[in-house]
Amino acid sequence: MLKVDNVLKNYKKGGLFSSERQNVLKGVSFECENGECLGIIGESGSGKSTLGRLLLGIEKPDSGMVLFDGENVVDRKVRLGSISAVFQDYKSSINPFYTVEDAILEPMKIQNKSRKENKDKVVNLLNQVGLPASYRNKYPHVLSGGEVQRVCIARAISTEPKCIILDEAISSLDVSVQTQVLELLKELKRIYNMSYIFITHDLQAAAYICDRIIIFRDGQIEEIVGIEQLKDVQSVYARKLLQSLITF
Ligand SMILES: Nc1ncnc2c1ncn2[C@@H]1O[C@H](COP(=O)(O)OP(=O)(O)OP(=O)(O)O)[C@@H](O)[C@H]1O
Repeated sequence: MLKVDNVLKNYKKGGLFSSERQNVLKGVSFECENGECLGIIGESGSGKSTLGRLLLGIEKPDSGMVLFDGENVVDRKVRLGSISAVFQDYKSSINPFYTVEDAILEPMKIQNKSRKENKDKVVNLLNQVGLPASYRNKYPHVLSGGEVQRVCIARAISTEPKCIILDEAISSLDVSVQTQVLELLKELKRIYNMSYIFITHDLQAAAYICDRIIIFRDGQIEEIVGIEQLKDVQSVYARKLLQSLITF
């Protein structure tokens, strides 16, 4: 279980010699159960990606804690192999000099398995994300956006993590490909019983895949709502935000 406990984060604002700080996260607390998909929706600049980086442990909160199964994710040992990520910018997520196989193998190196075992697993993973085994020798620049994102997903699940942070993971894809990738994510979640933190601007996608949604506003949680109660959100801001995101 992922537990976020009163997390605060600020960044320096302005130029090199400025002492002004911007409070980006202002006391965020929530829990994500094992196997749950928790969406985070909020306006641009509200701090969603910053929160995502803190959940991944690649940045530290100024105060508060992110705990994974009771242990602080700031400790590399806690997060390695257990929490992974898929980002929007799939093109720069993969080293252009790596083949698909190298990219997927990279996070698996921390596990004490033989190279043969890992290579066999790459074929299985490609199969699971709907790509042929022959793709393992290809370089990312010859793949379509949807295919690269599938490789990123294969890499993210390669260590069989308990939790994946998906930060606008489908936003750069064509709408038809988005649907396929959402289906894939749903299926993989079922197979591996992982939890997802699904950061997005896409309300339809969130409604499709998430169990609960956090409405995020200016570095704080405005409301947490179960997907069945989405149309009954309490706060005026949450209602307006959701209305603005409905695109059909
Ligand atoms: N490393 C950083 N240094 C300084 N300021 C930062 C840094 N990272 C984020 N910020 C600032 O924090 C605020 C929140 O940014 P963040 O990217 O977390 O928002 P977001 O909700 O994910 O936005 P978007 O939906 O547009 O991606 C922004 O004002 C941004 O400029």
